[in-house]
Amino acid sequence: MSIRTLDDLLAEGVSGRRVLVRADLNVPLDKQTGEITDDGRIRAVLPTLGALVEAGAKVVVCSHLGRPKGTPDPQFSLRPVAGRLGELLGARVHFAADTVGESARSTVDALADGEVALLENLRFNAGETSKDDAERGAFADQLAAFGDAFVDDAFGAVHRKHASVYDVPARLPHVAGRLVLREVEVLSKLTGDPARPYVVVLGGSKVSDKLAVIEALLPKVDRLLIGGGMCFTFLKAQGYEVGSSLLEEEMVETCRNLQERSEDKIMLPVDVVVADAFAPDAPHDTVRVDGIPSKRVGLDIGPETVAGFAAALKGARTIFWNGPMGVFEMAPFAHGTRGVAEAIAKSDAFTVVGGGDSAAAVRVLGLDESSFGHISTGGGASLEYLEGKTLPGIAALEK
Ligand SMILES: Nc1ncnc2c1ncn2[C@@H]1O[C@H](COP(=O)(O)OP(=O)(O)O)[C@@H](O)[C@H]1O
Ligand SMILES: O=C(OP(=O)(O)O)[C@H](O)COP(=O)(O)O
Repeated sequence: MSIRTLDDLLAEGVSGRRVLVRADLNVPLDKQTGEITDDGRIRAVLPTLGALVEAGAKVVVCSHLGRPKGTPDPQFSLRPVAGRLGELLGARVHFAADTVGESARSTVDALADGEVALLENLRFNAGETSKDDAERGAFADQLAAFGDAFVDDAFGAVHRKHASVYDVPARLPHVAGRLVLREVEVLSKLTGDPARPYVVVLGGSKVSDKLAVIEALLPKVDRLLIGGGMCFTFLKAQGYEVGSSLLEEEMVETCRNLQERSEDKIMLPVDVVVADAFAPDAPHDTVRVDGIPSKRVGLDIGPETVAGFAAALKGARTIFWNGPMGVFEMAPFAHGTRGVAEAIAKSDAFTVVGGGDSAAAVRVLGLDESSFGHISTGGGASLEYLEGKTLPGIAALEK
């Protein structure tokens, strides 16, 4: 990578300069209480933020949280993240109640050297994710006005061609932060010639995002194990009924084609846990995949599937895992994720876990983080990196 780094910026001196930092503070929140259930992504950006604070910069942090639709939505406010970031940094974090409006302007203007501001959710603005270059550019102009230099440390979002990721670096002197550099350094070990067998485990809920990646990854891997919300579109393509489970109807044909061309590399669940509702106390049972009742929803892979996946993982020498195997946030549906995570942790392979929720699952389920080779903050980002694609956020830093 011919990219300037945070150390280059620090060497120039940042004292008294405003440094705009794009972070990925998209942390999981408890649906009932709104509390942060895992702060791993906040911790991951501390080395960069700490270094800038230490060097006396005026640090302006921006991030997205969840997928609001381009307009303010209180359930996706970054305010709780500001509090947690302040605790972890050991300094007050000034929170701006908007992203580029009056509150943001006055918060940034009032920053003293070595102080930190966090702007409200970038995705409260339609310009952030717009496909229209001019609309994205106009929003990027407003954001860039808050910095004399830009640091991208949002590894989890480098695969997004969004204003704060792709267009801001074109407007400011820019460098990669410590997290982005570390992630790229570790993941690059999987793009060259990974030790074989190379097994990829995919799950989670961002089905259509990840189907595109499967196509590109299939020729590179020896085995692809599919669980989580992901598996039902594949099961449907195999002719099974999936009840009210997560399903991307328009991708069924794509899944059928993928499976036909996969040379038996794709391994699907043979049993799943189905519930009466998407709720922790819903009555539930384990059924074979050919017996999913029409009114029930699949929320986890079953024990026989876990055993099959564990057997496939046993001899692997490289493993990449993204996406929980079930709705692990609810205890009755966490067994599949735990079982697969334990099998990965036990293996002798070089193991990488990627994704906000997958990394959170490792910690929330109390697994030993040190039994994994690398825990990446990016799921979609690391998958697309493994595809060998040039990611928009990295390409923008290279320019
Ligand atoms: N069978 C399922 N049905 C619905 N959601 C699921 C299912 N299995 C897993 N999930 C959900 O997927 C979410 C994580 O998906 P995703 O964002 O793709 O993973 P990551 O953040 O690790 O990249 C979790 O919140 C989990 O509850
Ligand atoms: O959570 C994220 O990605 P991940 O679930 O693939 O790890 C990133 O914050 C990117 O979020 P997005 O997929 O809504 O663009």
